[in-house]
Amino acid sequence: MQKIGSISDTVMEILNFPASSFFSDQHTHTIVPILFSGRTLHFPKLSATSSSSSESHNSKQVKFAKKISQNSATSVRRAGSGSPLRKTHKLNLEVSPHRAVSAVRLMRIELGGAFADLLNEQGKGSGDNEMGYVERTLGFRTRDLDDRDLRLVTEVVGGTIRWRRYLDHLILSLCHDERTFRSMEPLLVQILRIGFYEITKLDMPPYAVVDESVRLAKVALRPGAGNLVNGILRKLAVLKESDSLPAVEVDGDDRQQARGLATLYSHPVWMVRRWTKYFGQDEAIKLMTWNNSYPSFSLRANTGKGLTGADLVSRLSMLKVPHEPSLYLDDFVRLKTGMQNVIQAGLLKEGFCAVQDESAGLVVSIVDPQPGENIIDCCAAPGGKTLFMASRLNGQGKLFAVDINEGRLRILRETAKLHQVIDVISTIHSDLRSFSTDKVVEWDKVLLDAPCSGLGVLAKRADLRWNRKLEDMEQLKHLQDELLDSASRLVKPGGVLIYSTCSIDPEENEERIEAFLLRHPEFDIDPVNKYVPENFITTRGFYMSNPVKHELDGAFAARLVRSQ
Ligand SMILES: C[S@@+](CC[C@H](N)C(=O)[O-])C[C@H]1O[C@@H](n2cnc3c(N)ncnc32)[C@H](O)[C@@H]1O
Repeated sequence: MQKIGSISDTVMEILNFPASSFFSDQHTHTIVPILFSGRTLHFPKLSATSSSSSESHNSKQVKFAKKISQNSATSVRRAGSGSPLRKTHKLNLEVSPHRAVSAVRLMRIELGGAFADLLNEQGKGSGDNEMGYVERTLGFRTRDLDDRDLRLVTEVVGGTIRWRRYLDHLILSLCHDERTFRSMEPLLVQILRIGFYEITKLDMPPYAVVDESVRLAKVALRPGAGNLVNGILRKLAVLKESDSLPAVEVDGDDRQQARGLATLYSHPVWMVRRWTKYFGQDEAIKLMTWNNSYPSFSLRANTGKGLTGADLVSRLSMLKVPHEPSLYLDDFVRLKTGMQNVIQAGLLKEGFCAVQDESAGLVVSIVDPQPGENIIDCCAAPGGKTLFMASRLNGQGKLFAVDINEGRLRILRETAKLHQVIDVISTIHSDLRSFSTDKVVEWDKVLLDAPCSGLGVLAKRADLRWNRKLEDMEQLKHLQDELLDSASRLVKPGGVLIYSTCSIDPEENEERIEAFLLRHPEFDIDPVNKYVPENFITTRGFYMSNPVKHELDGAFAARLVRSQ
């Protein structure tokens, strides 16, 4: 058997992968208590979209018995600066910290609705808090995460979420029966998923993974759980070595094929059916492959602070972060790895640059803000596009940022101060539908970056595919129509309305615009040819970035001019 230490060598190869995302486009968190292992934990819970997927392993309330580990101790200490006194448990140096933290993070995301990307974003900063969760959940402490552990946690958590459906298929195939799998405690499921992910997708040394996983299951759950993990993971290791992992069948009628593809590429069945209908099976497969790949990130140099793309490039070079200039936008730089270094070096905190996908930057190119203009951003928070537009105004003109979510608007204001563009921005906390009813039409340009399914950003938002439901699509379309009608009321004659989404779904994009034009003959399409490269332009003159074709997030924008 290989030594546990040998995992590190394999791990070293993947440590440069970035966090799975650094930005959240979802709504506020509320706190719900969950009874867990005889203790009550407080997990952040989504208020808008619940993470409890119908396809998730165990969506019932977390209520299972776990023998509190013998490691439980009764000492009392102060956990980090400012933390209240709390009971602490014994330090366990035998369980690998990345595995313990990953398992607990995955439970928080799946059962408590914490955002994968927010946890990653907070990264080290949330260490004390996160280690508190780990301790209370597992009944023991692990040593603190070092930078390498942290990157591994990010990788393992993102990958395990993405591959969940496929991993569950493998686990189920290697269990005695379905009941064994369905009745597993949530923590046990996460330990198995992590082990399966590491062996099948990261090619980590199988016996080291088995050893570490068994140890965690034994200490955090019970000896029997360790035996179960041992049996199942060893079977997997043998199958992996002989290249005979359980196959996924993709045959039969359309529905059966969609189910097979959904398992093989680990997506919800409804998404596979929808993409096959709109793009064909080959494109749907390419899209899913993109969604499962390591996301790359783009940074925008903060020109509002007088910085340029060249300044950003030289700072990244100093940090030895590999980067390439954007093919499409000045002041944007693309990174495949090294995001964690950027965060740790403080580039985001000091407002040197912002994380912004080029696909979103190109939407701002379509708005084409000019100094002196009066612009309103109707769904502005947390402000990615607002800040970029503001930096283009060079201190002349006015930018109004409306959003229904006060918390997200606060983030916008704080970032605008940091980026030194606050002088041209006024925030308005309002529902656009009521805000627009009694307004004098005065805006040169109106941007509606509408709430959408986010189906274009699934590579970055690892958990979103499991949270999004088919039923959401109808509700979103209805909201998008209402918001389009509201936004259109704000455009002055001769002014421009830009509608954008981070979706690739035709029903949220072209179809919404066609329906809008039927309701509003006073608007015409203004083709986006002048503003973005030709390979982003659709036959109707809209902007569309396609993850498979452009290797960017998926996004859409239409530019409409008001005649009277
Ligand atoms: C796609 S996000 C906007 C992202 C933002 N434009 C950016 O680039 O960072 C959609 C936003 O619409 C807001 N929103 C949803 N419904 C709204 C409404 N009825 N009125 C105003 N804002 C709304 C949400 O709070 C959310 O912040």
